[in-house]
Amino acid sequence: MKTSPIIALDFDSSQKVFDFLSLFEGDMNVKVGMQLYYKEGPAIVHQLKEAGFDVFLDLKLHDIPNTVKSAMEVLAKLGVDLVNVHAAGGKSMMEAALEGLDKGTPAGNRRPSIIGVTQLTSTDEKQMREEQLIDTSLRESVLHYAKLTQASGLDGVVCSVHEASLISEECGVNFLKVTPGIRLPESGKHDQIRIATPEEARRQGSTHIVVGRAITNAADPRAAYETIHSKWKGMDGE
Ligand SMILES: O=C(O)c1cc(=O)[nH]c(=O)n1[C@@H]1O[C@H](COP(=O)(O)O)[C@@H](O)[C@H]1O
Repeated sequence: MKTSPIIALDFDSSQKVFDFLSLFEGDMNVKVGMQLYYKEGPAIVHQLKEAGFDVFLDLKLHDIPNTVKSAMEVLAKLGVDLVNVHAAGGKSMMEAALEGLDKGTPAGNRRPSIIGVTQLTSTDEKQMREEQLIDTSLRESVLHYAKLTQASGLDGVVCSVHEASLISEECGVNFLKVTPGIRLPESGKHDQIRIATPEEARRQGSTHIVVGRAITNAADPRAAYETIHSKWKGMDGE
């Protein structure tokens, strides 16, 4: 995917998606999540790809290896650019996901990139310790999942900005660090906990940022996108 911000299209119909996208010019990165995909199905992915967008299909698969492998084989045929699974599904599940993607990618096409979700950005350490019974720091848990994801052969992880530099140190700068929970100082936190600004994401070495409500709920979504994009691009104008 391009390095521009990935806009989370958390809408309940393709009509709303295309009304929203008509405010923009250009072929941005977009994310199709559960709500939109369950409502509109593969058609929404085909429409976005035909319109020139790079598509992150965020379905966060987490099931037994054979089920995930078969599902990934189907998703690879959609021609998406990026997919994800929960790293908590384990190494054999992630290896199976990769196998399914390889099998399903049409000859001559590039396999979609695949990343593992570490700890959701809506989780804090207290919750993790009490609800998941993980007896370590949140950063250690995220790093553990990042290493497991890398050992399974995947291309990177979903994490918060706050763990991105640690993951770069341990897994390398080229290992993808896709970071949601991006907020401008004036945007609300909503249900997110581990939030950060686009500038901080840049400084901490995120490779991609995912932004939903700070753009989709803004009075002027295009202005919000441009502000976030320019802060994310930083001083080197990449
Ligand atoms: O995999 C994701 O994209 C994801 C992982 C995560 O840990 N946290 C997270 O917020 N997301 C997604 O990123 C988007 C963030 O949306 P906003 O909070 O509105 O910016 C949502 O579509 C979430 O489903």
